[in-house]
Amino acid sequence: MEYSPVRLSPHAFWSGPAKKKLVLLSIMFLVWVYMLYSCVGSCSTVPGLLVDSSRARQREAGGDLLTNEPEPEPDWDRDQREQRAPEPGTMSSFSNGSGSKKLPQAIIIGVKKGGTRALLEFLRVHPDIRAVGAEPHFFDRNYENGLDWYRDLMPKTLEGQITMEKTPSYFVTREAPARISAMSRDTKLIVVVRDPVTRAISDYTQTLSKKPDIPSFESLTFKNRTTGLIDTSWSAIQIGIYAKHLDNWLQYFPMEQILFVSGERLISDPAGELGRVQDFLGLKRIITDKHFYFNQTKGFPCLKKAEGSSKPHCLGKTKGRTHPNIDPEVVQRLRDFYRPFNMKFYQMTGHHFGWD
Ligand SMILES: Nc1ncnc2c1ncn2[C@@H]1O[C@H](COP(=O)(O)OS(=O)(=O)O)[C@@H](OP(=O)(O)O)[C@H]1O
Repeated sequence: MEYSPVRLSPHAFWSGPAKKKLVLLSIMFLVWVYMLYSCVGSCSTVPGLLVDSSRARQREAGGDLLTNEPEPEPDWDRDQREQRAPEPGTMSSFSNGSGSKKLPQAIIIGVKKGGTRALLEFLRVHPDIRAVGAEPHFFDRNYENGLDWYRDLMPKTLEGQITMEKTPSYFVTREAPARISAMSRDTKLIVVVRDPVTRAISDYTQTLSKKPDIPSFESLTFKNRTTGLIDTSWSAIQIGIYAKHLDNWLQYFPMEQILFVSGERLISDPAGELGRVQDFLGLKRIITDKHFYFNQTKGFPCLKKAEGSSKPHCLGKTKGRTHPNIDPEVVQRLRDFYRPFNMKFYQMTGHHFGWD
């Protein structure tokens, strides 16, 4: 007679090999359900989703955090990268499911067009640094939202990790030093400075890219071209008077709490400048020259592996724009204008930046 399970009595069924199979299947099903459940739980901590939710918050908060003011710098490369699940081996720098949001202990406060984005992107490679990508503009434009709002923008950090943000307009905001000091007198401040003449041209180039009809750099530079009087009320000129702005910060912070990074050296020797920054932040020198390569097409140093990725990463196309040619006489006039302020700045910081 042929073997047929149908013919087996219920007792024979529950005590035979079929029982073993059923138990095994049930266990497998339970394991599968458990794995599915854990995946749903952990997926909510994938940074891409966090970025999206913080973006939603930013939109609710008025929208200007979406743009990377002063430059609406979308940094699309990063956005796309962060919306993907982290690649294997990169979880540690991304594992922000645990920990808590803290107010920043260190802030890149300036200067606009100094190289602040490059510095922040490079610093984010460090496992002990967690930074918010967009510029919060808390101490200039969003102060009335309060510290809880500001803290909520920050990524979660674990014990020993440093929370950071960058908003280059703080350096020239009169109220910023008092406000940051009121948050914490221990906040470490970082200023990326760049030759004020090149910085002014870079600033102008950015505006020109958005408003192609603006007057020429030369005509905006002077109050009166014939007398050669410089228009110091033009923000592109005003921002570069570093000594004046620094005076304001020194009313609230000792010099030892402010680190000046050379925007020029950040390009020619990124690892060297990053070494100084890591020392200043009290961190192990983890970011070294092994992290960088010079990208010939971009004309700038780029990361061999950006945070959360195993792929090389250069900054977006709003960084490293081609500047228009400026009348050399005007450039010279600006050099003469800035010289005394630069000298004062070198004296104050004890650092010769070599802009003359
Ligand atoms: N590695 C790397 N890649 C690309 N660009 C780099 C880099 N390091 C420094 N820079 C210089 O950064 C300048 C932009 O400065 P910021 O990021 O501070 O600009 S902003 O204030 O946030 O708009 C930008 O100015 P422009 O060259 O005038 O575009 C760059 O010269």
